[in-house]
Amino acid sequence: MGVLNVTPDSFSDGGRYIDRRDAVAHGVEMFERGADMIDVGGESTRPGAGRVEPAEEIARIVPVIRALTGEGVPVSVDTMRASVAAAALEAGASIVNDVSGGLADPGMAAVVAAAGVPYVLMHWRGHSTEMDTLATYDDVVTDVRTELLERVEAALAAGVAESCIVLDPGLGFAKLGDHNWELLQRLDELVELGFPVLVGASRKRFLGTLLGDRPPDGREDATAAVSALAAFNGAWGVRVHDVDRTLDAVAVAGAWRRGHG
Ligand SMILES: Nc1nc2ncc(COP(=O)(O)O)nc2c(=O)[nH]1
Repeated sequence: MGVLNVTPDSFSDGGRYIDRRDAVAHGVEMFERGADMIDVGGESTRPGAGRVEPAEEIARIVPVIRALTGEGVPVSVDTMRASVAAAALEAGASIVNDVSGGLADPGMAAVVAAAGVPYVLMHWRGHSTEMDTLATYDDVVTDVRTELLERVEAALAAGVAESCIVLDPGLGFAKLGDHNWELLQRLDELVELGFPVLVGASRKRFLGTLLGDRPPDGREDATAAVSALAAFNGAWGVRVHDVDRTLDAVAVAGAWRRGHG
């Protein structure tokens, strides 16, 4: 899953693709280089970020989604809002990636159910402005697993097909440093639930901390290492900014797992 943030303020690539032409060109390039889909988001979720008005979020992403799908590029829409997801689906998006797991907008699951598309439920506990205060767990892996299953039940109750559900531990969202490593160490406890698992570690702060406060653009090799290990441990997908490195890393993991090239 190639990341395409059409925002001025995302933590590692804010502003780089706010221009529609640049955004579409980057999305096409990632797809042509091997990304299976492009995740288009119009609202930054970095810690401390304020909300974007729905109309602005729609204005940012719908033209880009329409252009990408017009070029045959599969698109997931990264949004917490039902109205934005509906507009994105109408423009051709084929997956809804909801970082709030359906908590931010009670109307989201019904939109996804009606469209019959895959629904990524990420573990989340609150908006960016309050996230770090929410990072308290008895056992982060058990608690994330329990809370994700609650979101699964809510989605199923709203008519989302079980076969459409993808889970995501929400690395960096209401998680402090080692919470992220515990979730990766015990990824099998999510994978064993039987749903596809998406891992989004790309360029995130916990990688920088591990590497002695390395800045975001210096975290690509660490991101690729996470991609390889996530693939090796059964992840369905990884959400990354640098598609090339991750494709190589995942190819290595696959060959290692298979025992041949
Ligand atoms: N499913 C999913 N979606 C996400 N969207 C945004 C970000 C924040 O990272 P970005 O600012 O680099 O997009 N992380 C995730 C994630 O980990 N999982």
